Amino acid sequence: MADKKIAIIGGGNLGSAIAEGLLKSGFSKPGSITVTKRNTATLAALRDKGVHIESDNAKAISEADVVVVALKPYNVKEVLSELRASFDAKKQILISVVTGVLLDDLEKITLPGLPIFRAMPNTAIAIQESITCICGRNMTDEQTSFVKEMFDQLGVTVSIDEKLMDAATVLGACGIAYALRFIRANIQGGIEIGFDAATANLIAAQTVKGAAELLIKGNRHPEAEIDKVTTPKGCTIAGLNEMEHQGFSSSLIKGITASYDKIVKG
Ligand SMILES: NC(=O)C1=CN([C@@H]2O[C@H](COP(=O)(O)OP(=O)(O)OC[C@H]3O[C@@H](n4cnc5c(N)ncnc54)[C@H](O)[C@@H]3O)[C@@H](O)[C@H]2O)C=CC1
Ligand SMILES: O=C(O)[C@@H]1CCC=N1
Repeated sequence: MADKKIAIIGGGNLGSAIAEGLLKSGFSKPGSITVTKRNTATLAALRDKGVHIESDNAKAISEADVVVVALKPYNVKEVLSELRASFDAKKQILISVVTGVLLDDLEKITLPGLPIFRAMPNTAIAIQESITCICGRNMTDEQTSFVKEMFDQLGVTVSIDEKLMDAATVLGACGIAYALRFIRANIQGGIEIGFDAATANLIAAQTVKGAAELLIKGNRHPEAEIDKVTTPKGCTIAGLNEMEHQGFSSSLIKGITASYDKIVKG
C-alpha cells in the first residue's frame, strides 16, 4: 500500500509540506513521490531528497496511483479540467486539499465515478503533527483505509461529513495561525516582564504544547485543567479575568466565525 505512486499537483506551502511529511514518516520512498509546479526552482530541496520534480501535470497524473491536488482554490477548475484525459477512474484516487471546492465540483471537472476525497490538513503536516479531516465519494473501504493510513502518518485523522469541511478548515487549518498568534502575544508579554525573546519563545511554545498534551493525552476538559492552576486570590485568576474583561474568548470566537464567513460567503 505504502508504495503507491503519489503525484502532488501544486508544490506550494501545503503540497511541499505533504511531501516532506510523507518522506519523514517513511510512508513513501522519495522515488514514489512526484511534485509539480510551473516554476520548479523552489522545489530544489525536495529534488535533492530524491523526489521527482515535474512541471508537466499530465505526465505526473498519468503515472500516479494517488493524485493530491494542492492548488489555490481559484485555479483548480482551470487546471484540472484540462487534465481530465490523464485520470483513470478505475485505478486512481484523487485527494483534494483545496479549500471550498466541493466533491461534486471535483467530480464534474475530472471524471464521473472517480474516487475522490477531500482532506483538510494543516501545515504541521510537515512535522507529522497535522489534524486532518477527510470525507469522500465513489470510494471503496480499502481506498478509505489507504487515505486514512496516509494521513495517519502525518498526524491525526478524523472522518467527517462534507458539510463540516469548511468548519474543519477554520478550526484545524486556520487554527495553526490563531495558535501561533497566541504564542507570539505571550512572547511579547514575556519580554515585557523580563525574558529575552528566545527564552520567552521557548517557554511560551513549550507551555502551549504541554497544555495541549494535557487535553490530548489526559482526555480532559480545558476548564478542569484551568481549575488546577487558579489558586484562590492568586495571580492566574487575576490575569485570566483581566483577559476576559478585554474580550479574549469573545475575540477568538468572533475571529473563528469571521474566517468561516469568509469561506462560506466569500
Ligand atoms: N496553507 C495552509 O495552511 C492550508 C492550505 N490549504 C489549501 O491548500 C491549497 C494550497 O495552499 P497553499 O499551499 O498555501 O498555496 P500555495 O500558493 O503555496 O500553493 C499552490 C501552488 O500551486 C502552484 N501552481 C499554480 N498553478 C499550477 C499549475 N498549473 N500546475 C502546478 N502547480 C501550480 C503554485 O505555484 C503554488 O506553488 C489551497 O487551496 C488552500 O486553500 C488547506 C489547508 C491548509
Ligand atoms: O487562509 C486560507 O485561505 C487557507 C485555508 C486554510 C489555511 N489557509
